[in-house]
Amino acid sequence: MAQGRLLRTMTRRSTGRVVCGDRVTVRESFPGEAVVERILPRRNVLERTNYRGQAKPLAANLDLLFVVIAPAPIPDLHLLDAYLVLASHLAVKPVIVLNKVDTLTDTHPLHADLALYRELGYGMISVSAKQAVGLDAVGETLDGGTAILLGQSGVGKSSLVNRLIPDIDARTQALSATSGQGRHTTTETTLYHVPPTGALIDSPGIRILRLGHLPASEIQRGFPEVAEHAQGCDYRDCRHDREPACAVRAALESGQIAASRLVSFHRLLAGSAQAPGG
Ligand SMILES: Nc1nc2c(ncn2[C@@H]2O[C@H](COP(=O)(O)OP(=O)(O)OP(=O)(O)O)[C@@H](O)[C@H]2O)c(=O)[nH]1
Ligand SMILES: [Zn+2]
Repeated sequence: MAQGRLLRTMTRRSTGRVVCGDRVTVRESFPGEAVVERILPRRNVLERTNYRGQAKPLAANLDLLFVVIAPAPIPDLHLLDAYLVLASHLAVKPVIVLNKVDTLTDTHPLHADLALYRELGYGMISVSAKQAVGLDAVGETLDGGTAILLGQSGVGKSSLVNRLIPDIDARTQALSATSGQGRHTTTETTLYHVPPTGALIDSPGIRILRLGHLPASEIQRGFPEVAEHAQGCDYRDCRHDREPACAVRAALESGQIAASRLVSFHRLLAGSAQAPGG
């Protein structure tokens, strides 16, 4: 797309699998048709673990992770924590996009939850795809970069895409990279261009996250408040469970770490292989 043209491409098996966000070099064989010669080195790659535990690339060269939440469906904060761990692992900045603010009442429990994440330093944008509120802020945050939309089913990811890419042509010209060989698949990842240089990736394939392939040290890095207090634990590989002289549990008891976050941490740790120090 360097020249702003859309080409139908073929990729040799030996070239590897091209995913959304990849930069490639191509050789045009016929007008409008090209062969992918090379996938350029990826700055980062988001992988999905399949049911066999194998990591498969899904999207590459991301600048931002937009984690979409909403008052309804009931927010799954454990999933939010998992997405934040993923962002930390990829070294990609996460931004929490609170959608459906048109339905957010003053007394909604989500206010307290969001205060916690704000305190932890995560960026937040309030939007309503329905009422077209806050869309400029999303565009400004994207700032010409590439973001992937993550979030539970029903939080309004597709609605946001439709609002941010109102040009029907841009939507129908979206670049799709299938996760399998075939074109007709339900786990299709789609990259939408956001003029002039931005891009939004929507991927049904990563709405369910398995972080089992991450070492415990990576999971801990994704909980900055746990990582910070862990420096004071007696054991370098402390799991902050029943170990003596655990500074993380002390921080929990003194209210410096939220119980919900430590529960999330332990749940993610239970699915991973190594200890934090390892
Ligand atoms: N009130 C309100 N409803 C919204 C808003 N954005 C989306 N919705 C509604 O929420 C429902 C789900 O929206 P979708 O865009 O399909 O959600 P999604 O996240 O793409 O869902 P999946 O494709 O299942 O992952 C639809 O009924 C939308 O009309 C909003 O800002 N306010
Ligand atoms: Zn500890």
